[in-house]
Parts: sequence; C-alpha cells; structure tokens
Amino acid sequence: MSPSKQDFILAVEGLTVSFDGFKAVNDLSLYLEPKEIRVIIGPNGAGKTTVLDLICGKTKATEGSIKFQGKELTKMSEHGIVRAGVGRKFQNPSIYEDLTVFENLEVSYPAGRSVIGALAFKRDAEVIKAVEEVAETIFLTEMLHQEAALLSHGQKQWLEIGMLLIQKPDLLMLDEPVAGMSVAERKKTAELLRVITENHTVLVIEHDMQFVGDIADRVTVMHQGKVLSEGSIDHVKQDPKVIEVYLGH
Ligand SMILES: Nc1ncnc2c1ncn2[C@@H]1O[C@H](COP(=O)(O)OP(=O)(O)OP(=O)(O)O)[C@@H](O)[C@H]1O
Repeated sequence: MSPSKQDFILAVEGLTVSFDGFKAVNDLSLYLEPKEIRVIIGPNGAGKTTVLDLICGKTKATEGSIKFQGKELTKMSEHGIVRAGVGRKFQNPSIYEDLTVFENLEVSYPAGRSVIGALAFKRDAEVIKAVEEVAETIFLTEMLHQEAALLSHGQKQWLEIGMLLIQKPDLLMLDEPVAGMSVAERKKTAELLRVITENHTVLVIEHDMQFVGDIADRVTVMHQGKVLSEGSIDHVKQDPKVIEVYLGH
C-alpha cells in the first residue's frame, strides 16, 4: 500500500523558484518517508542544490509548498528551519580548523552554540556523552583531542556530519558528501549513512553512481528543474530518459 500524506516527513509540492525569469526549480514535487535515504541525481545545473537551498530556507520559493512534519517551511526563517529539525551540510566542510574534534562537536551541541559561549560552557556529563557517542559514529574516537586541521579531507567531512548529528535533526541534507574522498572513505561514509538512517531521514545529492547504489532507498533524477524519473536505482538506471540526459554522458 502506498503511504498516505501524513506518513511523509517531508512533502514538497509544486515548488518553483525563478531567478530573473529562469526557473531553476520548476513545479517540483518530492515526498520523503521517515528514515528513508533519498538521493537526488542529475546533470549539472539541474537544480539539485537549489532544492536543498529552498528546503533549508537559504533561497525563498517563488511558488509551492514544503511541509516538514506538518510545518510549512517556505514561511520560516533559516534558523527556524534548523530549530524545526532540518540539518544541512554544504559541499565544503565548515569546521573550526584550530579547535579539536571534541571542541568542534561541543560547540555544535545545542546548549552551546557560539564558540565563546561553548568554550566557557561547563563540560557536563551530558555534553561529553553526546560528543563521545557522535565521535564513535563518525569514526573519530581516536582523533577526539586532535586539532581538526590535522584531519584528512574525508575525516573533515565526517566531522561536519557529526556537528549536524549532535543537533539531533530529523532530516539531514548532504550535498555531495563523498566528493574528493578515497574509495575506502566512500565505503565508510556509506556505512555511516546507514547508521544515521536508523534514526534520521536523509536527503543526499550525489554524482558517484556506485555510492548512490550503495546507499539509496530511492533515487530522484532531476533535469531542468523538474523530476525526470524516480524509483529504485535499477529503475532509474534503465530509464531511457535518464540515460539520454545523464547516465549516457
Ligand atoms: N541565486 C541564483 N541566482 C541565479 N541563478 C541561480 C541561482 N542559484 C542557482 N542558479 C541557477 O540555477 C540552475 C540550477 O543550479 P543548481 O546549482 O541548483 O544545479 P545543480 O543541479 O545543483 O548543479 P551541480 O550538479 O552543478 O551542482 C543553474 O543554472 C544555476 O546557475
């Protein structure tokens, strides 16, 4: 049986954004079930990043609706959307290089948002426990007291995912999380995402089809601001429209 509307954690309907008349996202609808991992693929300029920008409130929609756990996000501020439980990781890691892994996670803990405030913040048992749990999930337990600057590119990406996880978002959005990673790091990232989806819904933009196949429950293919195809990885891979505009290139 297909799910009813109430079963969706995220329901995007008729979403459109126009930049000087150019519709980067054009009447897009997208429905995510809780704890699903959905991957958006598509050629450059298809509008993938713009969809994440719209969901997190960085860009305001021209038309359409984004319902997240019953709240209309198009009417909310970026901060309000974070508070509503949406976490977004951008392509380049934005970690504090001169702080340790521990401190990076600690400053991201909801009780201590600013660096100054958080460094002064009493490291009570609750924060330490949360930091240690997240560090283990992101494979950085051994590096907890190292400066973030010393981490590999892949470890920095994981740290940033950890900085989102510690805020306990319900929906986590990741833009090309394995770009620039080694094969071994890609495998571990797939493992990490599987653990994350035990408790979170995840929306990922990705180009690496091997990785997409490893992680996706369902794939949405975008082209010219619209959904071109949607379904299992095998379904979209065999779709002639997808082969024509994306996979055949
Ligand atoms: N703020 C903006 N102002 C004007 N045009 C924009 C803006 N943001 C995005 N665009 C345009 O919208 C289109 C979609 O861009 P977007 O970055 O969402 O594509 P994408 O699918 O993520 O591509 P890529 O795979 O290259 O990252 C592009 O043509 C881009 O130039």
